[in-house]
Amino acid sequence: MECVRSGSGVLDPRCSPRFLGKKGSSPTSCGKATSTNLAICTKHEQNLHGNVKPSQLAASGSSYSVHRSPVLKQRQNLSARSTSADVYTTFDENVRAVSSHAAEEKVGVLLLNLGGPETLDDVQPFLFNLFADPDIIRLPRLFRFLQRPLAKLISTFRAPKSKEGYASIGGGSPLRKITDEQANALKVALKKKNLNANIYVGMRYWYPFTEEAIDQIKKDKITKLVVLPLYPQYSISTSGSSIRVLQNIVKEDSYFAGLPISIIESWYQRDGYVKSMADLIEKELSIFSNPEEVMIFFSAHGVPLTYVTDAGDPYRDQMEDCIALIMGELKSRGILNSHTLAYQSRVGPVQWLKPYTDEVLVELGQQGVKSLLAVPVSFVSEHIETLEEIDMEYKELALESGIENWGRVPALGCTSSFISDLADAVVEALPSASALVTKEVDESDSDMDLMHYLSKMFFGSILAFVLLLSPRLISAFRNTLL
Ligand SMILES: C=CC1=C(C)c2cc3[nH]c(cc4nc(cc5[nH]c(cc1n2)c(C)c5CCC(=O)O)C(CCC(=O)O)=C4C)c(C)c3C=C
Ligand SMILES: [Fe+2]
Repeated sequence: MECVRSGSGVLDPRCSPRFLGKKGSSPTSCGKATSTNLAICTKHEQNLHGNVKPSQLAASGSSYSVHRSPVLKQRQNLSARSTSADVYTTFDENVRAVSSHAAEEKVGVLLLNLGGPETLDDVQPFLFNLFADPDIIRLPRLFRFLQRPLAKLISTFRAPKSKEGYASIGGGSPLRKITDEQANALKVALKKKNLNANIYVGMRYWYPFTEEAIDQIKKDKITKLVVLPLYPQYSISTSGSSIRVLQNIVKEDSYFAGLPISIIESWYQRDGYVKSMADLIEKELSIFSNPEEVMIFFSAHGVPLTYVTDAGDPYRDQMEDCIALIMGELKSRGILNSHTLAYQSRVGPVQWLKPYTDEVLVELGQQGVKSLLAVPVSFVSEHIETLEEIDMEYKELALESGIENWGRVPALGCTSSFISDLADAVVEALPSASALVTKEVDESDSDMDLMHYLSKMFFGSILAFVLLLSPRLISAFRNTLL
């Protein structure tokens, strides 16, 4: 029997750690992932007030880029896990890479995703983890010490609103379940393509955390790893953040430093993805009584504008490119509907990518658009922002604004053409797997850079000043002397 074990989605009860008589990572277990730098603990201790103390999940390491500081990730998790399976990432112990690869090769595929609260009690600690990420709230280096207190503050203030949202979709995020299903489907699709691989799920802000998946990859002695973020387009705030976690670990751990890794940073441009999206759109359009009159309304998750304008996030460009590809595919099928792109889910007072979904919906209603098909395009699973924000809030707003016929394209989920294309992407990425080369620039190096820069500025200005004035000084000197 081959088992695919995962956090919440054990396919066959016989595969559960308990049934197998294996010791899982219990809620009080603490596995050391590396000798020095990564410790994964899932320990929950009751404090005097009956609350559960935050779990300690600390990963330290120097940053690979001058613009990033080392992050001591201390995740807040106030909810106790009840089963040992909960802390497992999706993996398969007994699979060995075969096909064209060397017999002893063990291929791993690490799926990176955001993660979501599974219960309402998880919401605040999940939000804390999210806002404590320096790729989500980007503070200047000097103010980084405020990251965690700020995360605590924002998560506490936002939790009631978020909880309402999660309550309205059944009390938690479906993300873990869907990601596990995608992992299982990918495993099957890879097998069909003659590649046996262990599939791991690593979430950025909730179980199973990326660090846990990485711990398991090491235990399984994987010899080649393909990293596949489940975001079609790259953003600093999503794939970038997860890859940073990975990179921080890689350069501190000799096993990972030597492990051939291939990272698929974005894949929205792949034919399989574009065609699968077009299939879904075509199918939903056909449900309308007058399909050709329907406006295709792409709604992408936003990011703060400065990510694109100041930090060079390619997200907006990739999103626009992605929409053009999907529309091109539809055109080639004779589907010539009008379309628009807007950005949803903004948080906080700063400017986000525009136009905003809610504002565009109102404008379209005012302009007399009567039929609209919403297409969530930045994510491949159903989640709170499709199930609550689009299906409830935006639908209501659209209908109030004069739009009469509303439809929504489902997320790709386990659509077979899509999963098969992801499997192709993995197979294609394997040959380019190589040890990740990271530039060793740690905090002290960066501080040195800053000191270096300041001293250069200081002495440079003095020198410039002296040089600028020197002819005059000399002549003034001369004049006084003469
Ligand atoms: C490509 C997708 C996403 C981008 C880009 C992104 C950026 C981003 N998100 C926040 C803040 C929040 N995101 C939240 C949930 C959430 N975000 C994404 C995807 C992207 N985020 C998903 C799929 C989810 C849902 C997960 C789920 O549980 O179903 C939340 C929590 C929900 C809420 O309170 O609204 C917040 C907060 C920021 C600040 C940001 C860019 C900087
Ligand atoms: Fe988000």
